[in-house]
Amino acid sequence: MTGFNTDALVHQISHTQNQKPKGDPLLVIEDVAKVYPTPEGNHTVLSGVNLTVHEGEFICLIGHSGCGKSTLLNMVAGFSRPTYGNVLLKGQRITEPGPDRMMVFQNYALLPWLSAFENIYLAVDAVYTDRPHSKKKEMVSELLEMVGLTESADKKPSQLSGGMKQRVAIARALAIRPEILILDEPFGALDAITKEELQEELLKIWTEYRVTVLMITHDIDEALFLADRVVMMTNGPAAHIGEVLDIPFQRPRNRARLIENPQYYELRNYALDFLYRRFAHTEVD
Ligand SMILES: Nc1ncnc2c1ncn2[C@@H]1O[C@H](COP(=O)(O)OP(=O)(O)OP(=O)(O)O)[C@@H](O)[C@H]1O
Repeated sequence: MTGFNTDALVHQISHTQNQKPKGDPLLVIEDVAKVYPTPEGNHTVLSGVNLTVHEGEFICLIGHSGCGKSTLLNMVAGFSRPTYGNVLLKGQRITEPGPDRMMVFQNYALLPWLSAFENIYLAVDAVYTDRPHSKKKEMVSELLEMVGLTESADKKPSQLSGGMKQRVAIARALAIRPEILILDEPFGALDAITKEELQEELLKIWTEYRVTVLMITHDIDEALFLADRVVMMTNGPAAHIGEVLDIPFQRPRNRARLIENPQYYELRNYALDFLYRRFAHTEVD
């Protein structure tokens, strides 16, 4: 993008960064680097990544394909460990996956031979081992209702649309009552209308559950609609956090009102400028 004047917005961003954070620090990513050994030598994907996430925050992570967004969130999930630095949850180093962090992927990852109800029941059953069967069934029914799938409880994933499958995946992740919900481009495969519906439902769920959300997206409008802060990553190799945008819009957010707000376009242009001019992707994928 050319000719975009960022001065006014930079002032506004530094101003909004002075706003008080929402809750206590929950997750601290401290000078993290991730290096993969490859046949050609060491490949440094991430280097010097620092971020503190507060309880109840909604964080969206954007950056070009291959910069290391999933690598970073996989370390928060505990699927892999940093080569250098620390990822701390309430001051404790994350070394493995745990029920306090649940991940939802773009491709749903549901068990195809189980119904929507059974997919969620499996998660509830694994965590609430001491609860009676009737109580666990009640919990599953409540989750299905929360994601608007009561009528489809007995359907198998093959009988569900993409949006419905993602609703089941989100309900299953929340069944475990995680402190952090990690979403890796959850709506990337959905059509625009379904995507907007699910974004709104996700915000309702986030408000109701007060769960902390870390979400990867390639969609700047999605990030601006959902997030408290948008974390923008530089390109790899050795990618790091380039800038963090504080999103000042009041909640509950109304999409129609948001897009009438000139500040929305300032932030949108700022993020586009970051991605497509300052950190334009030059690699051919
Ligand atoms: N196990 C691994 N061994 C070697 N390199 C890896 C491994 N896993 C990921 N990478 C490399 O790390 C880099 C970052 O990958 P990652 O999937 O984290 O990026 P991303 O930003 O999430 O991309 P996308 O938006 O396309 O999902 C890529 O160059 C990828 O090839």
